[in-house]
Amino acid sequence: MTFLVETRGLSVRLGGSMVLDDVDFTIRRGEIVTIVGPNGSGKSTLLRTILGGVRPSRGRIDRAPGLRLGYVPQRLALDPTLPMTVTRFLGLTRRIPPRERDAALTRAGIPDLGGQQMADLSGGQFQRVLLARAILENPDLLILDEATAGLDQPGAAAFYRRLEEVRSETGCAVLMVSHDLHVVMSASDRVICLNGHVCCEGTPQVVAEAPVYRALFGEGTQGALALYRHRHDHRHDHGGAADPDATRVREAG
Ligand SMILES: Nc1ncnc2c1ncn2[C@@H]1O[C@H](COP(=O)(O)OP(=O)(O)OP(=O)(O)O)[C@@H](O)[C@H]1O
Repeated sequence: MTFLVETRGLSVRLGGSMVLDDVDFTIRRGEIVTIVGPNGSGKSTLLRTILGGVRPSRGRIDRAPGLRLGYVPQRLALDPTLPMTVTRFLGLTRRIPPRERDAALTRAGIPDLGGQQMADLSGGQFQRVLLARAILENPDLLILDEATAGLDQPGAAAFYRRLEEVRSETGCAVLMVSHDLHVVMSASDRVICLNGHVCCEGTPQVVAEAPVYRALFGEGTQGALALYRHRHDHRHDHGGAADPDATRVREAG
């Protein structure tokens, strides 16, 4: 099976309105895919459906057998008066062998933070801890819902670079929702522009130039794309990061 998750004709009705309508979506092993779209366009709903928390009203969703998912939420509310180290936080749901924990912290780019209090972490460090927690699941697919909200641009760019390194080191695929269009798009193998349905998809550059994308987001991200351009000068032998269809643009309006 080449895909990790595939939806066909996926529709989701919530509170009486059709939030997702006839969505065909595929993510393959080792790909970095970013979903962009205006507020309320169904991005989180698509992630929640893939995670299994929302039932499709119509259509189908297939997952590769034994698929392991890691999830990084946008934020997590912790009682700041509760003393809790990073190490303890990571071990809340199950006992983690110290070597595994240290490896996950290193992968997340925070090798020395195990003894730190959760309440004392910066926003960027906190998101790295959530990333470490997701990495501990040994995911085939890492799912992130606006994981860099609240980080400044260099912080967000550093977070995305780390994600690419995690992908290179482990071969996991990455699916994320983001509003940091200018920073994140170039870090992606493929971008999907969602507005209840898939408006267009393709490589970051192709989507940035697609008329439907421009109609939704305007022209303003063009120059900023250069801020963080993903240069691919190596092969990923662990999976199919390179998608031969990546330059295809589908425009459904
Ligand atoms: N449980 C629910 N019941 C009813 N309506 C819902 C529910 N969850 C989401 N919605 C509605 O579905 C639509 C899509 O929401 P969703 O959170 O998926 O959008 P989004 O693209 O992630 O938005 P944002 O960019 O603002 O985070 C919105 O109109 C929202 O109000």
